[in-house]
Formats: sequence, structure tokens, C-alpha cells
Amino acid sequence: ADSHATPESIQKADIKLPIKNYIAEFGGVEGVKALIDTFVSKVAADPHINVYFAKTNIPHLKYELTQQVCEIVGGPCTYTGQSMDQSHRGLQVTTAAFNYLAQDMIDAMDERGIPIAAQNYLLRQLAAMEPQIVTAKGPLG
Ligand code: HEM
Repeated sequence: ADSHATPESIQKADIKLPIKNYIAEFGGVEGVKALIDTFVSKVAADPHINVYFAKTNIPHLKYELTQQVCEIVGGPCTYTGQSMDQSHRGLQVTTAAFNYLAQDMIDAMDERGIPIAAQNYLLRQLAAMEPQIVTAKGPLG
């Protein structure tokens, strides 16, 4: 996947400009792939949110997430999946669910030793996607 961000892929991935280059801090494309493996394992084991993923094609999700995160952190990847709005429409994702998923990403990044500045950059990008992803209210808001 040695291609680069395009206006279309940036829009689909819901990336906020400017893209900053932290790919080295993430350990290159292989490091991003390993991070997404760790992250998805944590999500699958997280009783607060794993019900959302009961019918999900996990290998496909890992592929799309790897491309998206690699592109976000300035790596040589192009996201070609669905937009965040499209892929989460109808899933009834709540703010609480969003925050649990964000914590799983923090735990995964800690476990893989990603430097804090690089973590914070990715987390800011993910936080900015919340309006496209959260479509439901639950007991916790
Ligand atoms: C910023 C946070 C998030 C990002 C960057 C993200 C990203 C993605 C991506 C790239 C896909 C694949 C799209 C495709 O197949 O074309 C996807 C699918 C999915 N996401 Fe998220 N997501 C986020 C938050 C969440 C949350 C909080 C939940 C629920 C707790 C969730 C549940 C799902 C599910 C169930 C699918 C699979 C839908 C299907 O089977 O088609 N996502 N997400």
C-alpha cells in the first residue's frame, strides 16, 4: 500500500488537515498494523462495547483501520473504505461507547510503547470524528 493521501481518501477517512507525520513513532506501516491487531483484540475483549462488533468481518475491519490510521499519521497509505458517517450509520453508537473505544486505543498504544506526543496527535484526530460516529443516546449520555 505504497500510495499517499488524496483529497478523496482524506474526506472518507474524516482526517482533519494538516496531516502530521508520526509514522516513524508508530513503527512504520508494520507498526500500525501491529497496533491495530492489539487494539482490535482489546475491543473484542471489552465487555462494554464488544456487542457492537458481533457481526463484523474482523479481518476487513483491521485492514480498513490500518489504512486509515496509517494515512492519519502521515504514512504511505490511502483509506478506501466507507466514510465514518456511512460505516457507523444505524449502529446506535453512544458517547459512552465511543469513549470506551478511545480508552482501548490508549491502552493499545501504551502497550506498544507509542510516544505520548504521537498518541495525542492520533487521539485528537479520532476525537474530531465523534460527530460522524455517535448517533445514539444511552443511559450515560
Ligand atoms: C474514532 C473512532 C472510530 C474510528 C476511526 C472507526 C473506524 C471504522 C472503520 C474504518 C470502519 C470500517 C469501514 C469500512 O468497512 O469501510 C469501521 C467499522 C465499524 N465500526 Fe468504527 N470507528 C470508530 C468508532 C467506533 C465505535 C465507537 C464503535 C462502536 C462501539 C464502532 C463500531 C464499528 C462497527 C460495528 C463497524 C463494522 C460495521 C460493518 O460491519 O459494516 N466504531 N469503523
